[in-house]
Amino acid sequence: MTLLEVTNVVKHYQHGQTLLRKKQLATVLQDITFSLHEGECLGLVGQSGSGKSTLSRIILGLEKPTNGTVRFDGVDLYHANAKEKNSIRRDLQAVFQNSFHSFNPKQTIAEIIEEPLLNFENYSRIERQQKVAELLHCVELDRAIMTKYPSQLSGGQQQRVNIARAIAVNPRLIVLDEAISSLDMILQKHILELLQSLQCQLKLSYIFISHDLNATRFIADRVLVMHQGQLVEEIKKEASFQHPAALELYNAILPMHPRNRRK
Ligand SMILES: Nc1ncnc2c1ncn2[C@@H]1O[C@H](COP(=O)(O)OP(=O)(O)OP(=O)(O)O)[C@@H](O)[C@H]1O
Repeated sequence: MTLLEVTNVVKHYQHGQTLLRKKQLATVLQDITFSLHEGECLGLVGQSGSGKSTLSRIILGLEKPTNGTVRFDGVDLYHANAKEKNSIRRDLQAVFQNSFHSFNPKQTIAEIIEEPLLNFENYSRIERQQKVAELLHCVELDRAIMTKYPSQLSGGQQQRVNIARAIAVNPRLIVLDEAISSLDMILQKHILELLQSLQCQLKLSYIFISHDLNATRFIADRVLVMHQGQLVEEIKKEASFQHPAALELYNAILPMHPRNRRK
């Protein structure tokens, strides 16, 4: 079943208007069309500035496209009524790169994770505490961190808290925008494995946005390549890339052994 349908999305930004010069239009996304099936992990890769984050904001309903439509479960995101918007807000969650900045530093970890529960569920205080403990267990964190503040956690722990908050209300789709980019290689692998196992357990769909081709191919069923605001290639898990922009990303991966890097 198709969960997300992005059709002919275009995004222009205006810039450079001065007293003497008319405003200029910069086209950041050109005619983007793709769909995502329920339960699928779709990778979106591209060099810096190719338009990945702009597309992610449009998919999340945070920024209106200049043209085109985004449908979530058949509902047009930008023409939804209040009831539909509320349901989409619950079903569509996001995890961004810098977890620390997405937290209120004055809230404890328990308060951060229970926020969506307060917004969308009718739980008692005890039920919320139980659910927070359950969510921490899901993301392999000790319940003792409930009373801590974000600044007292490592980057990897913060990103697990972010994931716990994102899955709290049983969403259907999580947009992971550079969600592992700020972590070291070992933590990246742990978080990717955690995301894979949560995807299976909770029947989640993901859009995994990254400039890291290796990590994206590890987790995604299908990878879309963006270049200068356009989708230039789509490949299945084991297939090889053809487009020069994709090959450039591929060739930028450093070989594991330093001797091979010199070749
Ligand atoms: N609000 C804005 N106003 C004007 N231009 C913008 C705005 N947001 C993004 N852009 C431009 O759109 C282009 C794409 O930016 P975007 O952040 O979507 O790329 P990206 O692929 O996510 O890059 P990165 O991997 O570096 O985050 C860039 O040229 C950027 O300068």
